[in-house]
Amino acid sequence: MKLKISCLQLDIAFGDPSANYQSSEKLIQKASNGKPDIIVLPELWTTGYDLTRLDTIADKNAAQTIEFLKQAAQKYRVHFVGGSVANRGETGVKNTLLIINKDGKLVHQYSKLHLFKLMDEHRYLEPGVEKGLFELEKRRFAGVICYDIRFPEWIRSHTIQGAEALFVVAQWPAPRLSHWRALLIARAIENQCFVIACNRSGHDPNNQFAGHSMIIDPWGEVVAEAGENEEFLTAEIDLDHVKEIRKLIPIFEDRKPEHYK
Ligand SMILES: NC(=O)CCC(=O)C(=O)O
Repeated sequence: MKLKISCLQLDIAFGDPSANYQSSEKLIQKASNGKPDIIVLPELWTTGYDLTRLDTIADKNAAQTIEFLKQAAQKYRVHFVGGSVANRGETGVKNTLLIINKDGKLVHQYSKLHLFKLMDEHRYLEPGVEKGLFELEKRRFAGVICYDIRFPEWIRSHTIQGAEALFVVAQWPAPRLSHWRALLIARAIENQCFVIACNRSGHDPNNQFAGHSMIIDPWGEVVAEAGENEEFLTAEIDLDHVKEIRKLIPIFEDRKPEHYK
């Protein structure tokens, strides 16, 4: 099954959700001209890392962002791996990835499990509890958020359960660009899955971000890679390639989990 995917490598306005809804709407419209099947947005794309102001700018139950994505999904007939938002719930704020299908239905929400202390997430956010597995077009995928890619066992727990492509939404800073590229390629090779990684561009008061959104095939080859600036990155993937690679080198059959404790 072939899927055309567009990653929107947004430059995010710091702490300004309405500016971000407006600019992303424009880029979504542009990307939609190429008729992608799935559009991917970056991490915390409505607020950026303006964590000290989450009291006023976090999205209550992610409702406004869900509504925004539902309308865009129906208008452009496209599925959304809708990036993550600062999602205010009963007990605090989570960093939540939203999956909306092209009929405008919320298919899944995943809240970032591993909070990144270097960017103060543990002081302002609470971790999620659910997994990142979801289905679109009757195929199984996984979605994770930025720092999560440093935890190969977390990613593996999704591919063991059938994920054929891993979506990564991120705000990954430029000084660790080499880690970003190496970790994403490694996750693709070791899990024999596609990796579709959407980073942001630009900077905030504390960080310059790397850009370099990437689409990687299950052999670890980079199919498409963005530069540093705002753009959308589009590539077609063939999900059936996953089965071929897993047959050629059958790591899922050869695992010895009883020895991994
Ligand atoms: N937003 C994040 O989780 C950043 C993770 C990161 O920069 C890393 O090096 O890991």
